[in-house]
This record gives sequence, C-alpha cells and structure tokens, in this order.
Amino acid sequence: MKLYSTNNHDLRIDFQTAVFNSMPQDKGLYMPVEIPVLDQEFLQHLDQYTLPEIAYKVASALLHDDIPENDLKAIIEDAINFEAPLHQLNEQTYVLELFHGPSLAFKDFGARFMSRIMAYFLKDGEALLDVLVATSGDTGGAVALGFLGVPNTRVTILYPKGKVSEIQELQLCSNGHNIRAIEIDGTFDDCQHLVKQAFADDELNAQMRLTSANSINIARLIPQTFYYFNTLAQLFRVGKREVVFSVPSGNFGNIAAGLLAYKMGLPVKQFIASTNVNDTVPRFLETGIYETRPSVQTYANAMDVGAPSNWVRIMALFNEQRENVQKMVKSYRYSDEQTVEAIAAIDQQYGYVACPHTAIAWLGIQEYQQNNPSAGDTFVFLSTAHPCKFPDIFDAELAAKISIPEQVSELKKKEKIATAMQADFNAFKTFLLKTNQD
Ligand SMILES: Cc1ncc(COP(=O)(O)O)c(C=O)c1O
Ligand SMILES: N[C@@H](CCOP(=O)(O)O)C(=O)O
Repeated sequence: MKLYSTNNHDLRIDFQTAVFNSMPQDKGLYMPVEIPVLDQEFLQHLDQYTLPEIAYKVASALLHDDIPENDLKAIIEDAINFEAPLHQLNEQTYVLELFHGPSLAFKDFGARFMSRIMAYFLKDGEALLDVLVATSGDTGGAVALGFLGVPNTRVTILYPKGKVSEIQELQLCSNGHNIRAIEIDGTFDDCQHLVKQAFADDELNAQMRLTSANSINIARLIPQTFYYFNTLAQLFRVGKREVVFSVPSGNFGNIAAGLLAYKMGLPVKQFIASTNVNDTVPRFLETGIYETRPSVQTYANAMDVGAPSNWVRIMALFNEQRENVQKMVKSYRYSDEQTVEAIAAIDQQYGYVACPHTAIAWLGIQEYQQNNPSAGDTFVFLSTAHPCKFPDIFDAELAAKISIPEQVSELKKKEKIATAMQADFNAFKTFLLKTNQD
C-alpha cells in the first residue's frame, strides 16, 4: 500500500515507513493513495465468514504488497482473538459490544493489531522504538497491554491528571517493564499536543526513534474497519440489510475507520457521529466553520477532545467537500445530563447497562430516527467500553447490575506509578532525553 500525506498529495511512502513515522513531517496524516473496493461476491456473502476471515480479507486488500499472506493471517489471528458480538435491544436496534478484549475497550482492536505489526517489522539489532501515546482514558490502557513485553519497544503514555477513571488510570500506570506513564496537569488536548510537538522536534528525532500509537497512526485505523464488516455479517444472518451505525466520537478514529470501510464497499446506509459537548464536528457540519476549542471535561471522558485528529482523514475520504460528508455522516452532540438520562432509559427499556460513551451513541440513534423515520432500517450503536470502567457515573442500583470482569478485580490490587508533569513541552522533552540516557 502506498500512502500520501493529507498536506502533500504528491508524497508516496510505503506502509512500513508510515507505521514507524506515524505522522508526516508536514503534520498531515497518512492516507492510502488507492482505496481498494472489495469484490461484490464477498460483500454480498459476508454472513459466510468469521471475524478473523473477514479481517484477513479486508487487511490483505490493503496490505498484500507489504506483508505475506501467512504472516498477515498469523498477525490477525493473534491480535483479534476476542469477539465483537451484537446484542439485540428491540426489533430494529442492536448494540455492538466492542469491549471484549483485554483492556475492555474497542481500542484493543487497533492497539493489538498495531503492536504486532510493529513487532513484525522490527528487525533484531535495530534501535529501541519509543512509542508515544496521548490518552483521554482508553487508548493508553489498550496500547500498554498491546506492547507489554514486546522486545525493543518502550511505551510512554501521557494522560490528563484527574480526568480518567480510576480503572483507566490503573490500566495505564501499573504495568512496569517497557511501559511508563506521565500524568499531565492539563487536558487530553495538551497531551496530544505534547506528543505531536515531540514528533516535530529535530533534536528528539535525532536521538530517539519515535513513533505514535495514537489513531494518527494508520496501523490503528485498518483493524477498526474489521468490526464494521463483521457487524454486517451478523445482521445478514438474520436478514437485515439497511444499516445505520451510530459511533460515539472523540478523536474520530473509530468513525474514520467506518468510513474507510464504506469506501471499501461496506454496504451501509448512514453513519451518525455522536459526541459529547466537545462538538467541533457537529458545529462544522452545521455551519461550515471548523473551529477547535479547548476540551471540556464530561462523563464520557474518553471523548473529551476539542481538536479531533482524524477529521482531516474524513475530509480527505470525501474530497474535502463538507456536502459530501453531510450525506453520509449526521452528527449530534449531548450534555452530561442527557447522557445520564440515556443510561437510565436504556436500563429501564431494555435492562441493559451502557457506559456513558455508549449511551451517547444510543442518543444519536434516537435523534436520527426522529428526523428520518423509516420502517426498514436497522440501527447499530457502538459500545466502546465496558461500563465497569466508569463506576462513578452509576447510582448504586445500576452499579449492582454490572458484572466486574476478573481482570478488573486483579487491577485494583496494583499500585499506580506515574511521573507528574506540567503541560510544558520543555519538561516533556527533557524527560525524554534524560531517560533515554539512563
Ligand atoms: C470508550 C470510548 N468511546 C469513544 C471514544 C472515541 O473514539 P474516537 O476517538 O475514535 O472517536 C473513545 C476514545 O477514543 C473511547 O475510549
Ligand atoms: N479517546 C482516546 C483518545 C486518544 O485517541 P486515539 O484513538 O486517537 O488514540 C482515548 O481513550 O485515549
């Protein structure tokens, strides 16, 4: 696969280079020069394939020139070794549970695939790979588990102090070995900005081999297409075909993957980008003015993003035309109050406990249905994290209904280890250089 930069359409680099560079020097994002459309026979008969089979078919359409067939199959089988089940709530509505991986969030798809791709490309004797990650809650935990013990790698996770849940924090801060965490006195956007500054810094790049495990890295996006195709496979088996997805969105990596899948032939009717009050994208789609704002803290903390990284990719997929995006993507925003009401409503109507991010995706479906009544549609909202990761959001009655997975009980016995830091690039750079010499 050849990739260009969203800031330089003439650039051509290969997949391995894009994975290790993560971001072009011109500060755009890498995108495939050609997006392959999967064959109709496969797309019409998705129901005949398992998740790993679908994942291989999709990945190989993109990466057949970069990774031999058997190696790619092995990477996928090792990385995607958990389910992405659909849970039916009523005749037309399903929740897609993406939290059955080790970190209990959808990030496991991207992080596990990416860590294995990097390990595959790393050669013996190469310089240590320094993986930088900014997290608003879930990416960090998934990346930590994805890279834990991977030889020749060191992961540095930046997270905003006091703005992630206790379980998310322990997932980031209790790993040791090749994983370390920095607690930034600031917001997620500060963390993301520090990481992007590091990639643009000549001195750091001269002394360290830096890469990103955030969704700016194209290797994070590809595996997130798999579950969209797999959802269609599950729905085809029960005779459903007109599908609307609602995606709880923050950095817009998840929905960017869905839209990449759409360009590859995913038979889907509509996407909904559901956000919290960090509403840069819904405002843009309404007004045409793209204005980032400092992120605001909400109950759906992993979506507290004021400057969504992947929006440029979505614009690139639709030839930079807002009108084209608007046809395929509706976008709505919700307050904390609406989120809490939605969690209660989902429980009352269906006996299902949703995390705040998931509840926002459900709200997007309700609004879309009101605006676009249509009898034949099937609605799928993505559940991006296990509700147990956000215990402070639920009242005692709801909390009692959440089953706590084994790994969470184990996590609570562990100790938090993190370096405290101001949101200051010089402090971050000094830390990286100093610890590089230790
Ligand atoms: C639980 C959860 N839901 C939704 C999101 C938003 O996803 P994206 O940043 O890909 O839009 C995140 C963070 O990425 C998350 O952790
Ligand atoms: N919501 C994310 C923020 C980082 O997003 P990424 O998908 O761009 O890595 C999180 O949970 O950390």
